[in-house]
Amino acid sequence: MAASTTPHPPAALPVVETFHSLQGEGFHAGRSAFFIRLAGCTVGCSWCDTKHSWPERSHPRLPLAELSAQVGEARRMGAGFVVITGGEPLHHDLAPLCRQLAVQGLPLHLETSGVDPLRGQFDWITLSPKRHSPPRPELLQRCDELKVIVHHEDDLAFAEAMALQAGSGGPSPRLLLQPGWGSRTGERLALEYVRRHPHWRLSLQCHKWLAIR
Ligand SMILES: C[S@@+](CC[C@H](N)C(=O)[O-])C[C@H]1O[C@@H](n2cnc3c(N)ncnc32)[C@H](O)[C@@H]1O
Ligand SMILES: Nc1nc2[nH]cc(C(=O)O)c2c(=O)[nH]1
Ligand code: SF4
Ligand SMILES: [Mg+2]
Repeated sequence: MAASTTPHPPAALPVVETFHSLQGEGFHAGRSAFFIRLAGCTVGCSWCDTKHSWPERSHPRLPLAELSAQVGEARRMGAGFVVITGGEPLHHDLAPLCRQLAVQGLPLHLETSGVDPLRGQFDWITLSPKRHSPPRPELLQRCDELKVIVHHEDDLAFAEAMALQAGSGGPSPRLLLQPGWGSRTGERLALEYVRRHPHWRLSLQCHKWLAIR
């Protein structure tokens, strides 16, 4: 008897949105980038600006080949790199996505809270650790950029603790403080801290100031 020929379903991931804009935050702010926002997050930050991305099942699953084609088109339109964000992208195994996107030849950047194991090959990792759900040591070791969100004085102590762990046993990441959007206290604390501690840099979400995606 012939072996079963049931085809595998195409590899796919749940996607909230894709768009070509400027990287709005962090070390690469101001550069042309193509964004893939994956659905699903269980980290539950009270101040999250992307809560609509949390329920994975509310968003369609897109084949990886379709995402790769979109990246190819974005490259032709001038995107300099791809940002995989979410939701929490590392809730998913990103290795197949990274393999599929690699053929397009754009650097792959990741935005993550670091609560899951790292699966996938990235050129730049932005780790935004959360006080209530700290990151895995492997992400602290591997990240290129540590971007801590500031609402409260305690976030500054947390930022220094994370920087200390991130810097141990390898190259130190770039250190950024990003005020919580709309938090006057966060703005004041981050600004004043950076002014007094020159190894930290301020990250403003400039896409929000410009009211673009
Ligand atoms: C929406 S998250 C998605 C990626 C991943 N879940 C994470 O938290 O890093 C993208 C970035 O936005 C930051 N962020 C989310 N809500 C914010 C807010 N209200 N103000 C400032 N930054 C915020 C996160 O800390 C993270 O650096
Ligand atoms: N322009 C723009 N830059 C970004 N950098 C990180 C973003 C994110 O939501 O992860 C983001 C975003 O949503 N828009
Ligand atoms: S980890 Fe990221 S996506 Fe998830 S709730 Fe926190 S900021 Fe939002
Ligand atoms: Mg955002």
